[in-house]
Amino acid sequence: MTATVSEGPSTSQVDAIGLRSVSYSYPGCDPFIKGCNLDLPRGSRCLLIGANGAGKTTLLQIVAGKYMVAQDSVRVLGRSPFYDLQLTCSGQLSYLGTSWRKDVAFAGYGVPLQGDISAGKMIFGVEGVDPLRRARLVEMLDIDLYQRITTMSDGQKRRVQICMGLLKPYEVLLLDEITVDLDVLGRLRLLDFFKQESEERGATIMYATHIFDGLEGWVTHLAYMEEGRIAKGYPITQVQDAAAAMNGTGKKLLHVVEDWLRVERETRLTRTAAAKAAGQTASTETTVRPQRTPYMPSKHLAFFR
Ligand SMILES: Nc1ncnc2c1ncn2[C@@H]1O[C@H](COP(=O)(O)OP(=O)(O)OP(=O)(O)O)[C@@H](O)[C@H]1O
Repeated sequence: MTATVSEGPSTSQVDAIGLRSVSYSYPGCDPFIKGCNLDLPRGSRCLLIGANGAGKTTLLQIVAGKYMVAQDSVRVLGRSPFYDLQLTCSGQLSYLGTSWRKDVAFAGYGVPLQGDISAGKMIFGVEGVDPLRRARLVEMLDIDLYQRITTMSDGQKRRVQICMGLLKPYEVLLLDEITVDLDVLGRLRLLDFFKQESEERGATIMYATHIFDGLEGWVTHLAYMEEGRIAKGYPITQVQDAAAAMNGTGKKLLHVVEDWLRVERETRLTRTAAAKAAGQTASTETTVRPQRTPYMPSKHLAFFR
């Protein structure tokens, strides 16, 4: 299913993210990501949703260039993220996930990740950063530059991780539920910042989350994943119930997605029960049970002879 069909692509007009029949198998496993299609224009803010295990993290990591897939199947700014390392090294493509050590290292910033250093030392260790942007991020995320990382709470560490990931003005940002540790105000301020970035600079955001607070009015596109596939992928205006949620005339987005998850779960349970029943019928019809030989201890054998 395709979210938006690009019209007359030229180098400058090329979509921010283009997925074409993306498939991926973890080593030694059957294909898990199957035939995913999605087009996200520049400046879009796409919510990636689905049940636990649906494949959101895997898909985001594929788009981030962490897994090898067919070269033409994933395009970010018209380039292939796995093969074109410059995309991430330049900061044009940024990925923020749950593992802060890996993400900061992956961004190639070369700042020390171990030892008892302060937030300021980490943040100011990144070279080639616009000082105004850095100051804005530190202020927006309420970071105490003098506090040592080892003394920080999970949420405070998360703020430093987010700051590091946003220092360079990305063009495409992939977020894998990074707001879980943030307090309500911190999360809303961050969402506002992302919205501003996409409206002012045309930055594109793909955000996997299970938390829907504050997303009405924020989302421009939805991608709903089901067992490794993008089952629904549209501009929000094309999803009637979701669009109503966005303009406040219908159910809240949370309840729209809750309905989808409920239907998916019921369908899966029905399918599993049917497969189980079919399996049982097949096994009773086709299995020829071997005749049992009655147990006969050897000392009694003589009695029967
Ligand atoms: N390294 C791995 N090797 C094999 N299978 C994996 C690996 N990592 C994830 N999986 C499997 O891939 C499937 C999708 O996992 P993924 O983390 O992408 O789901 P998700 O939608 O992000 O889930 P959640 O909402 O719980 O974070 C799961 O069934 C998971 O067990």
